[in-house]
Amino acid sequence: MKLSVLGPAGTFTDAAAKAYLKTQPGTTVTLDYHPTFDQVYQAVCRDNLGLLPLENQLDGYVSATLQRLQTADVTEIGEVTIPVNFGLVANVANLNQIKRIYVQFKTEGQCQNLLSQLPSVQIMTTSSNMISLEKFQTGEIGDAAIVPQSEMSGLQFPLMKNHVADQDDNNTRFIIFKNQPANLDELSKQPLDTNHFKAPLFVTPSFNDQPGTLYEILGYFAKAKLNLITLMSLPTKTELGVYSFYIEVSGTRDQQEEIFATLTELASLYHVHLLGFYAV
Ligand SMILES: O=C(O)C(=O)C[C@]1(C(=O)O)C=C[C@@H](O)C=C1
Repeated sequence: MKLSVLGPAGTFTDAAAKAYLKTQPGTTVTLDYHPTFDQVYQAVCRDNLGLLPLENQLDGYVSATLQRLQTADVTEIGEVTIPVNFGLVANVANLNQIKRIYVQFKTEGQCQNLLSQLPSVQIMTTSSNMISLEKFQTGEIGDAAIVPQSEMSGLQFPLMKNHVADQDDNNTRFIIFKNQPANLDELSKQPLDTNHFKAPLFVTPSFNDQPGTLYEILGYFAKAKLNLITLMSLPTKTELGVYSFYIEVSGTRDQQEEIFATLTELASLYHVHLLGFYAV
């Protein structure tokens, strides 16, 4: 089986994949690296898996992942959270000699304190932290890059700063998914191998510009005593002002019947796009 992640090797998705695989002994998996989120996503075919970041403690949800999930025919089968930190490398001796800096698009929001010290430096946005490193290594004098902290010990450059994320306590949550639509009936019978589950889904009302729509949707979860851990609205892109709600429900094994009864009831009233039901 292949597990597609963001490459080259050394990205946080790579680290997250390795952490996830440790929890799955007995499965033989080859890591398959791609340079962009889109290519990771496209590479996931029927029997293979993909892993992408969903949420960062400092910079919030990864909209590049959420937007794909919104319309994707995938089933999330698990998640993994790992600590994330960064280092700065530059081929000049001082911060004030840096002219351009390579930064992955989600990393930028996690290193604001450092970047605010470089107001006139050109930010070169990349798709992966290891591509930032590659670009830097083949770049020009005056270049810098923000790279995974784990890479720093193997590097030697005139300017190196460790732990440049805005705070050391920083984590990113990743999802593992397969290319198959999540099936409500099948998942309702799926046994859980821990006592807790998560169920991510999108709910799209056919007409949401009226009082109380969201209140009504949330009411079904409240009535069933199901705990919501995420609630976000995302544009459906069909028309300006038409939104769908991204919801993550958590619960315990004894609530399995309750959650599927709730989802079935909701699906009779709204468009429900279930993304998975997995043990956490
Ligand atoms: O570029 C990487 O190293 C990644 O694995 C991607 C990614 C992300 O997009 O969220 C993963 C974790 C960090 O939050 C920063 C970057």
